Amino acid sequence: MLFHVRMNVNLPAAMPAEEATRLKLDEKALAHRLQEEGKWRHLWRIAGQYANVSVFDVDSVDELHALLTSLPLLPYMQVEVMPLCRHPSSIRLDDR
Ligand SMILES: O=C(O)CC1=CCC(=O)O1
Repeated sequence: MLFHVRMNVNLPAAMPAEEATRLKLDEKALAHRLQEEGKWRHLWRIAGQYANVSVFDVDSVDELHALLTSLPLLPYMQVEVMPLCRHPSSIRLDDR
C-alpha cells in the first residue's frame, strides 16, 4: 500500500542546538534504514520549506502508523497522510 505523507517540521526556537542535532541525526538514521528496506520509497524536500513530501510503501495502515510514530522528530512535526491507489492512466506497471 502506498501513502503520500507530508511532514512539516517545527523545532522550538528554545530547543538546545545539541538536542536538535541529535534528533535530526536519529531521524536521518531511521530514514536511511527505512529507505534501504523499501518502506520509505521517496523522500523529497519541499523547496524553501522545512518540510518534506514522502511516499511510504507498507503492508497496512497500522504499519504506516507504527513507522510514523517511531520517527524521532514526530513530536515536532505536523503530518498529513493521503492513501494512494493506482491511476488508470498510469504507465508505471511497478506501482500499486
Ligand atoms: O527534514 C525533514 O524533512 C524531516 C526528516 C525526515 C527524514 C529526515 O531525515 O528528516
